[in-house]
Amino acid sequence: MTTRNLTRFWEWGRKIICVGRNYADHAKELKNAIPTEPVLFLKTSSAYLREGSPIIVPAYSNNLHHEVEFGVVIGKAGTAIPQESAMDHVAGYVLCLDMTARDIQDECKSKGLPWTLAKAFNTSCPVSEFIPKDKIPDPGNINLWLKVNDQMRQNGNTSQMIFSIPYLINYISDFISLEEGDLILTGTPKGVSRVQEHDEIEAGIEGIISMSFKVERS
Ligand SMILES: CC(=O)CC(=O)C(=O)O
Ligand SMILES: [Mg+2]
Repeated sequence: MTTRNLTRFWEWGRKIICVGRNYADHAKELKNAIPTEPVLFLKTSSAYLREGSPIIVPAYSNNLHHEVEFGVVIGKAGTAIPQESAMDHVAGYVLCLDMTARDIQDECKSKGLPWTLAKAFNTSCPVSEFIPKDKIPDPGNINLWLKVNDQMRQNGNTSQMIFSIPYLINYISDFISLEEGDLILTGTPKGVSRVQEHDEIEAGIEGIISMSFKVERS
């Protein structure tokens, strides 16, 4: 695999591993307990979406939420990766949206069911261009923001994450081996809210990248 191919990692069809409740202010806004270990769930590779195509509100949801997240792209496979060498397994980064059918997620939570239809539907993982690792020397201190129709809704810093990127790579790879082209979504800061048909979502990593997506109904 060449680095050039990895810049289109979304075409590889590898795992998308998501971390939930990794920002205390977001856990609080949804009235969730602050986790003592990472909360993990998965998206499928059919969830990927690139700029130029719209986010589709699933027909079964009336409450689609945006969650802006920092994504870590794995460049070197590993199992039980120590925290000390975790960053050697990172090829680069990407800005992501973890689109969430909040009404379905709430229903699943109350019934004790998995979140798959709330989190892993087609178009639920819009991503930016691939950002090579050297463009972000300190991924533990970057600003993420998100606007809907030009109104700021989310504005957070990765320094607010409960579990750091090396901690997450170590934790995840103890149970799920990481492969080149896998993506880790590291959780969202506070400010999640509903989007509807015709809305425009714009999101960015301050000073590095931005992206925008229209919302449509199926
Ligand atoms: C409650 C959630 O949807 C968890 C999540 O995805 C997060 O980023 O936090
Ligand atoms: Mg999320």
